[in-house]
Amino acid sequence: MQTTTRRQFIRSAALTGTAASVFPTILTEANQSLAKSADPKVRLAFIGVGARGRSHVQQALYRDDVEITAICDPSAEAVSRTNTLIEKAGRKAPVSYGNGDEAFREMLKRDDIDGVVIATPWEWHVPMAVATMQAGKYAGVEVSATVTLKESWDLVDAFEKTGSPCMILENVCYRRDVLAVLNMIRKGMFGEMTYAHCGYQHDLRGIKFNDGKSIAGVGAEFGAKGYSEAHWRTQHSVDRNGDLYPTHGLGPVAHWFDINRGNRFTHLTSTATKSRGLHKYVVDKGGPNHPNAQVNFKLGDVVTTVIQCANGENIVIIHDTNSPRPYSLGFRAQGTNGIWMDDNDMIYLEGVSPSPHSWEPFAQYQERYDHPLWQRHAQTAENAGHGGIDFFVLRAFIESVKTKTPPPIDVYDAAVWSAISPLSEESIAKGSKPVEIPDFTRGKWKTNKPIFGLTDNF
Ligand SMILES: NC(=O)c1ccc[n+]([C@@H]2O[C@H](COP(=O)([O-])OP(=O)(O)OC[C@H]3O[C@@H](n4cnc5c(N)ncnc54)[C@H](O)[C@@H]3O)[C@@H](O)[C@H]2O)c1
Repeated sequence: MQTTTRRQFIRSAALTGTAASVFPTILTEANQSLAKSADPKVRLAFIGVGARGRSHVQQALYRDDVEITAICDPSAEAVSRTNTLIEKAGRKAPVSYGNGDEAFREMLKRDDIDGVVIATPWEWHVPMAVATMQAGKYAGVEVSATVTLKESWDLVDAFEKTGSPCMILENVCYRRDVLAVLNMIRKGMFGEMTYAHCGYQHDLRGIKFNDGKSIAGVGAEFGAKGYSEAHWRTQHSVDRNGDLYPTHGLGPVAHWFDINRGNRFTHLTSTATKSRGLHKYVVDKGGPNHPNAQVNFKLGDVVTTVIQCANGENIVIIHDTNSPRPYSLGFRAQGTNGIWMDDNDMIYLEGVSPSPHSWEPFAQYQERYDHPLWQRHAQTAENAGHGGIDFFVLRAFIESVKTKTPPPIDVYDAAVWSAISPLSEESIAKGSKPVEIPDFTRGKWKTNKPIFGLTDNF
């Protein structure tokens, strides 16, 4: 009886506070400098205007405060499709750069660019982000930001030398449910956090292979004969065995656990299954005599990584892109008081949920703890990709460029989240041995305070 009364009380308290009272409005440096900002227009350039780059361009075109001054891509088709978008929006044509892979360096000499959105193949991210920072401009770099450990250090060093910020454009950090969970974690509703599960569980076979003309799920080509990501991404599955795409899962979890801001990743272990899915797909699509049926794909079908954090939490990340399966990032947040799971969207909070040992739907918590960003901008975000999160991530980058303030997801996040890829490769190569995760903040994690999701703008 006593338990029931307590449960009812806590449940009613948990479900009656408004989200506005949950999130105090923190008057940020960003807000203050926005007030001072003389020129409200942000001048953006884009390096890489393939599938992802064009979706960022489209988002930018919805905003009156953005001018697209230059674009750079060696693909004439990509440039032409981007210019069509810009023309349709009634905007001035940007200057195009496309003369080879290094044309971005010429573009970066322009003095009418404040920020640069980089959406190129992974191996180009760091050279482009470093050159952008060296040119004194804000860099917004797609995921994953880096491929090697050295590249993660290069990114951090470039920022520390130039003072030009670099934001990893991790859109999943803005997913509505993971932001509501972040809100609940910060209110202590899960108790002390102990564990998270996440991953990139996405059947990419139809992206890794195509017929060289479109991403319509037809064909077994990749590399020189592949279109869009099949042109470059698939080669990583040939050459590497590790978690090749950790940041969609890890970004939100890093915010839940205050990584780089009071906590940090210390070490990891990784294990990979055998590699079967990509070979089978090539044979199914192209027959056993297709030349790609001879390719030896190094990437295991499912790669499992376990990260240990300084404050004692564990994070399991799954990379699962080679098998038939419905999409799921497989989030799970767990603490001493309860647990939320993305799959089936269920929650259980001890003393709050109506029945012990029983799940309840997350929907009413989602509504109650909806993040103020979503409350304010849900309608505007409606037309943006990936359920609206693409709107928020680009907005955060633009607001940070506009207000000349640090982005909410910074170069240290970019460095350590992305470094999980090479470190997982190292662990697998050593028979799943533990591998140290460097402290890219060089000790600043001990005093840095959380900023993500705590300001009006970001
Ligand atoms: N956050 C997300 O949800 C999300 C979704 C899709 C892709 N991405 C990321 O976006 C990036 C791009 O992916 P995509 O799907 O657009 O691939 P894509 O192959 O469709 O486009 C890449 C573009 O980069 C161009 N490019 C290649 N080398 C270049 C160079 N040296 N200079 C300028 N341009 C160059 C290519 O010509 C192409 O147009 C990748 O990092 C990918 O992981 C993120």
